Amino acid sequence: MNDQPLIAAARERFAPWLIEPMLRNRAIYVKVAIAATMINLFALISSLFTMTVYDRVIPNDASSSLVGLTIGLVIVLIFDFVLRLLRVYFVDVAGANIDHDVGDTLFAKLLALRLDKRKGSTGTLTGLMRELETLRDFFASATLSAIIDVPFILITLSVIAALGGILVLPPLLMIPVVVLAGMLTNPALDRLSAKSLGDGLVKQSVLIETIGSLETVKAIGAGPMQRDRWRKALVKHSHSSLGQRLTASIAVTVANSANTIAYCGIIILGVGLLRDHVITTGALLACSILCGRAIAPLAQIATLLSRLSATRIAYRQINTLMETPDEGPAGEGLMPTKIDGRVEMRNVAFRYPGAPENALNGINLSIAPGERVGFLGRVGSGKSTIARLVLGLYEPQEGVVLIDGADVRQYQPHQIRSFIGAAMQDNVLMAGSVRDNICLARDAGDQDEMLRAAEISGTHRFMGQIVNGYDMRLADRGEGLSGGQRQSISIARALVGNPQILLFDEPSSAMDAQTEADLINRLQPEVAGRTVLLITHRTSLLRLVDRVIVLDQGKIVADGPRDAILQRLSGGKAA
Ligand SMILES: Nc1ncnc2c1ncn2[C@@H]1O[C@H](COP(=O)(O)OP(=O)(O)OP(=O)(O)O)[C@@H](O)[C@H]1O
Repeated sequence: MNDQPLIAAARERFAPWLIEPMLRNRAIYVKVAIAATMINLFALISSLFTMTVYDRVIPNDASSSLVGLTIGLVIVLIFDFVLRLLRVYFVDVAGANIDHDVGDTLFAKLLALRLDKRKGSTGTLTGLMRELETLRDFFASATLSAIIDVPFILITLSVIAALGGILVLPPLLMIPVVVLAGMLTNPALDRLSAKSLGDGLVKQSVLIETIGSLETVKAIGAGPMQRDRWRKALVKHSHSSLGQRLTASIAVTVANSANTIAYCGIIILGVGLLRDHVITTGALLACSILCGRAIAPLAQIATLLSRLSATRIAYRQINTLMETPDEGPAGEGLMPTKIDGRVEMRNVAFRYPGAPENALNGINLSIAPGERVGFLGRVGSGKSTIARLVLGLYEPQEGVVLIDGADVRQYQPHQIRSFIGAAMQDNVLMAGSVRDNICLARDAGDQDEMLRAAEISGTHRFMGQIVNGYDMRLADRGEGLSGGQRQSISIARALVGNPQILLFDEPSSAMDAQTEADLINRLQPEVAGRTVLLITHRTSLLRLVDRVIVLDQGKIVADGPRDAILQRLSGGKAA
């Protein structure tokens, strides 16, 4: 997998994975809109209060009116305070709901992703998942409610015009300046947001790769190389995000300056009008307060636009992932409750995405239910690829892979895989207890079944003797166990629940000769009657099979009874 960030699709429409959670929260957004409207009305009221105090109360020394007005204003201010709190609360709740729903859908998508359509490295995909936070921050930001404030700009300007006449001119003239600044910087902001996100994903990629293989990085002395990659990624990302932040700040700064200029303009014009007795002191004060209210939403909108830009880029990236095809059939698919275990390949040719050559070519094979077949062949001859195709992890470009006579693509992937016990070459264990790792989510994962599988695989020999053995917590990827122990647990995982097909890829490569011989003895009665595909370089393991298929450069070069094939091989004719 390369380090390229996912290529942004240029589509702009809202996809169901986002619009549906938003619609589910529409009641909350209505409450936010009501709260924002009330807050705007209260702002008008408090400026009119100031005018009344200056024009009526102070000249007439009417302290009783002042008390009444003050009580009224305190009530308004309390409401305003509560409504502001509620607005933040509602927006946060909606943001958290959307974050939860979208996060859940996105993870399900990740699990259903067709491996051959997957773009980007592990780090890139991890970074992409983190972009959910950008979406959440947008939907959970109080700035979002600034949209409600925009219509109030007109109302506020009308009130200024009514109170101060030409005093409306300074804010009115400043509004196009702020809008223009936003419009001019937005395309650059879009570009810089995309660049910053791409650079961030590359940085994430280096980080994840290094953390995931810290032991190897140290052991092989790859530290300086990784550090160099990290530094370059760091410089690129900090450079692009600095550009993004600076560009975003232009529109916000213009809005703030416009606010100050409009305020000064009102005061300068207002002093002249005051002198000519065209307006009252109270009206001038009210207009100067309202001027801030007219321009402030624009500053917020400028901030919102900069967030919107980053959100749009994150949305497009996530949407590209969401539009990647899922594995499995388009409809309901086949969900058998049991299978016989017949495995066939007809004229199968397969090439990994981006690979220069086919990994498999013209593969024809038929494995009867209960037949046990060993796969031999040189490194890179295509053995593991056969296992991946049987599991339906990849689809062949030509030909068909069948289980019980039906194309693997017709089955629901999780259903068909529940009949296949697979111990793959890189036997990755999950963080969690040994018990969790053996049973996973299989229905048959009860205690007796787990112990039976652990006994056969040899896991019980080392776990049975440790206090808390099966409840021992493993770190990420099963760290804390030896390679052979991890292999043993992954064999137990494959055996649990008695799946009809067993698929072992180098199951004993990390085991010593004695442990392997014991394993073979215990596996022999276990595999009887089940379809077994056993990939190995070790001839000792072939005791478990009756038939051997030899692969070379993606083609079958020998297929027949075990002993006959082994005899041919020892004569040096193949592999
Ligand atoms: N994820 C992948 N992407 C691209 N090419 C791959 C991928 N996995 C394997 N290949 C290529 O496909 C070919 C067959 O690989 P495969 O893993 O099936 O070999 P193998 O016979 O199992 O080898 P080994 O004995 O080393 O496990 C190889 O040339 C390999 O380079």
